[in-house]
Amino acid sequence: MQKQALLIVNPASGNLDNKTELIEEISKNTTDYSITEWNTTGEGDDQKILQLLENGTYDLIMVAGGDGTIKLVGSQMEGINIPLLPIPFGSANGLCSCLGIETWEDSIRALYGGSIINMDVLDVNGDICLHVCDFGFNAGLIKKFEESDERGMGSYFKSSLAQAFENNKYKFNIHVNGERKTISAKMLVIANGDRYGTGVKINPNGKMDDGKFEIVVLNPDSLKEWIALSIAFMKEDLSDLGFVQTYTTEKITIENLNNASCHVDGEIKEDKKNITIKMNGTKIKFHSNL
Ligand SMILES: Nc1ncnc2c1ncn2[C@@H]1O[C@H](COP(=O)(O)OP(=O)(O)OP(=O)(O)O)[C@@H](O)[C@H]1O
Repeated sequence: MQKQALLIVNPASGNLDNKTELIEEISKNTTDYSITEWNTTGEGDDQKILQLLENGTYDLIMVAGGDGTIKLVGSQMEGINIPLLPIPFGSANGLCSCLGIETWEDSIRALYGGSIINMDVLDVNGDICLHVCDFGFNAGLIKKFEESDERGMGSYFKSSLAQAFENNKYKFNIHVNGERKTISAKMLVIANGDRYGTGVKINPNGKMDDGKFEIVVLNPDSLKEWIALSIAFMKEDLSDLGFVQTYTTEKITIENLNNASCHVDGEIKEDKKNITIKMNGTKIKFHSNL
């Protein structure tokens, strides 16, 4: 009997202008599945997806979109033991990158030749986080980019220059692994995955299914330290840098003393003054090429 797949597509994600053709290609390459396609609308999609999942009997959930769409579907899959196949159709595809999926062809490879991982789900003050959340430099950059009217890589570059010149340092009280500390950092990263969508490996030893996550505290000060950081990113090894500390844990509480910008999986969150991040106790099955 033919297997059943639900294909959830975000028609608004990313800037691919040949999505229809790509979806046809994906269907041609998954003929052992009967595919039901459903497009997100941008409004009330969480409830609609929950209904689709409850009313159908699927062997596979395919999600074609960016990190936001994959997270939206993931958030409705608690207790649902069906594997999710992400297809990178977004402008930010960090979660897919962490799974070794850069193109739709990689998704097909993950489905037929890859493995299934039980991905950890993090709880950030009641929201779920699958990939990464951070405070400071990178979140400030995302905020600037969102606030500017322009789009595209040129605007992203402009936002990053503006953010680099600000060079702000933020103070945090953290409570992790039984220790309480006050730290200063340009950026504090909570990472389940090992890299950003740009490919930068912020957490080289991170594993998405180990029941733990990392906190990476980055505080480069001088130009020399920023250069050393860039080189360490290229070498995918941050271990020798005195201005980078990494903690592995299942729970952290953070007091964001200077109100540093914060994003969770690419979505800016306001008013994140006191934050508790912990494993939420559930897992989501993901096809991957790891
Ligand atoms: N049909 C739709 N029309 C407009 N927006 C939509 C639609 N469906 C979903 N969205 C919006 O798409 C966003 C999620 O996009 P996603 O992160 O998957 O892709 P993206 O290209 O990486 O997006 P972005 O660059 O905005 O982060 C959500 O804000 C959601 O509300």
